[in-house]
Amino acid sequence: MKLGIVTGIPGVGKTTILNTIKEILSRENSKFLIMNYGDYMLKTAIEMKYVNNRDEMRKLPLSIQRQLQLEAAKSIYKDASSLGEGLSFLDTHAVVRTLGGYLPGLPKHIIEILQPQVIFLIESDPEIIIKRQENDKSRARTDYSDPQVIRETMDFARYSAMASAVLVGASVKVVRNVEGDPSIAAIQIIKSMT
Ligand SMILES: Nc1ncnc2c1ncn2[C@@H]1O[C@H](COP(=O)(O)OP(=O)(O)O)[C@@H](O)[C@H]1O
Repeated sequence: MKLGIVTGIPGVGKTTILNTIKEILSRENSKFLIMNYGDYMLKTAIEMKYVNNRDEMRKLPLSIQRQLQLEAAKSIYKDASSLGEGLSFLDTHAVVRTLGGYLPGLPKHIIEILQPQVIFLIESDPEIIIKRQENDKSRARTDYSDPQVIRETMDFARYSAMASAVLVGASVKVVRNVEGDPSIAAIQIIKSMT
């Protein structure tokens, strides 16, 4: 099993880069799987009849959200394992900025289930991230509209990713999403996994 965890601040271009990875690997006829942590949590939440949609999930008691997070990790590992030698990518966050402080996205009991090879941190200059957010009105990302806040969150994402990596012997790779060409980051990510 080869699993890469792809993380980055909202608006940095994670979805765009993962879509580019999908295009490249499909063209090469390679076996791959791209998973989104939130989708797995939502699937379990609906199956267990806790919620009907994504927005209800954030309002669930924290104990239930933790249970969903754990169930999702088990399913993700299972799906990645069943792919054999193919590449698996998991779209999630190294850190989540909350009112109570920075929350690690990959705590010990979760990263130990996932067993990734690499944790990727997608980064761009804060000013560029803000510009991308402004150009993309389809999403609400106003939590991250101040360059200072973005810079601090990116620093904590690095600390958090390395702390998680230490627990399972994964590597941490910073990948720049270059303005105008997301395929540079996509190719770098694929190369780091093979
Ligand atoms: N390398 C890039 N150059 C220019 N624009 C980009 C680049 N990567 C992403 N974008 C644009 O930035 C916006 C946010 O990208 P998205 O992939 O949705 O971010 P995320 O999934 O990290 O929140 C989108 O409008 C996207 O088209």
